Amino acid sequence: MASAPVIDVGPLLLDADADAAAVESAVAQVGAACREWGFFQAVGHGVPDALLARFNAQARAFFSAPASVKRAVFRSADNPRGYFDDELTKRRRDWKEGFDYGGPEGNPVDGENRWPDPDALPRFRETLTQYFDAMVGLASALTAAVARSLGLDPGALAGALGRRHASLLRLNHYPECPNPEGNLGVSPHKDVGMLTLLLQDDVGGLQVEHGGEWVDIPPIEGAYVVNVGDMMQVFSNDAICSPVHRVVPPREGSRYSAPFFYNPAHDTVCEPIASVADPKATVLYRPFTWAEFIGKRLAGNLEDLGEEVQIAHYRVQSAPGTQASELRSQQVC
Ligand SMILES: O=C(O)CCC(=O)C(=O)O
Ligand SMILES: [Fe+2]
Repeated sequence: MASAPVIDVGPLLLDADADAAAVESAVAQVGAACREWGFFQAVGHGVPDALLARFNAQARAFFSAPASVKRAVFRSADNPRGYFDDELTKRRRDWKEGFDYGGPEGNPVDGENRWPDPDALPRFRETLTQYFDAMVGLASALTAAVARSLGLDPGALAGALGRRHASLLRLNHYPECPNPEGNLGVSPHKDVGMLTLLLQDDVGGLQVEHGGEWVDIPPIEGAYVVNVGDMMQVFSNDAICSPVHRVVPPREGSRYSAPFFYNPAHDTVCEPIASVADPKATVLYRPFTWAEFIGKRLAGNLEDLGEEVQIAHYRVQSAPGTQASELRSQQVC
């Protein structure tokens, strides 16, 4: 069965010394993968092996730490960063535990970093902070490539995100699950941000909905799984769709993964970039701020508040002078 493409993103890196043809080819591959799958696997990404090894070791050390160390950084409604084992995805409890952190500046919407006791995990904070910075660099390079594939300036999408982007990094641990048919590590969902860069181990379980079927995103050593999120769909006016994906938990042993969610700044106004929309096409979303959207979404992660906010709620139902049939014909997602 076909699977999401594997792309050498080396020519796209900010410090790459690649010739124009190699850059064009990588941009074209990224664009095609985003349109056809919403997913690809990035090799040649330049994240140093030593940093990856240190990061993976710290993630495992955290989850194997005594429960008291993890509980001391348990997330709360007023500060959603930290440890959790009670995540709801689409109103269903996930078979996993996790730890969320973001950039150094906290904020009232998605909280402040909580770091575990340094006596228990002395290198945790430093290593995770370095890793976060590496992800920001890679995500911005890949976002520039997506922008170019849409015919935009390389900085157009990153510029739309704002300088104080509210990105988030999550450590996931999926424990062995005796009954994977009856449970999901993460229920079917779409990521909400711009781009997700996921590091997964060699166990597998991530699947994308493609052509009406669940297709595995198989582990590839040294590769990042990259997928687009809802904000890419909004900014691109449905030129790129946010893919549905899920995680089947492991039947034997544990699985570890770490998604980096590249998100807009809180005051970013999320709306289609005018020049992406064909001048004759209808702009398909009305503007909203990231703070408004993510604030509502985070509330639903902790308790079941009913139907979650979706970008569909911001879809233009009928623009002045637009026939409903015309609007429908322009929506592809
Ligand atoms: O662990 C994975 O493979 C993916 C997790 C995921 O989709 C998410 O956290 O949004
Ligand atoms: Fe996801």
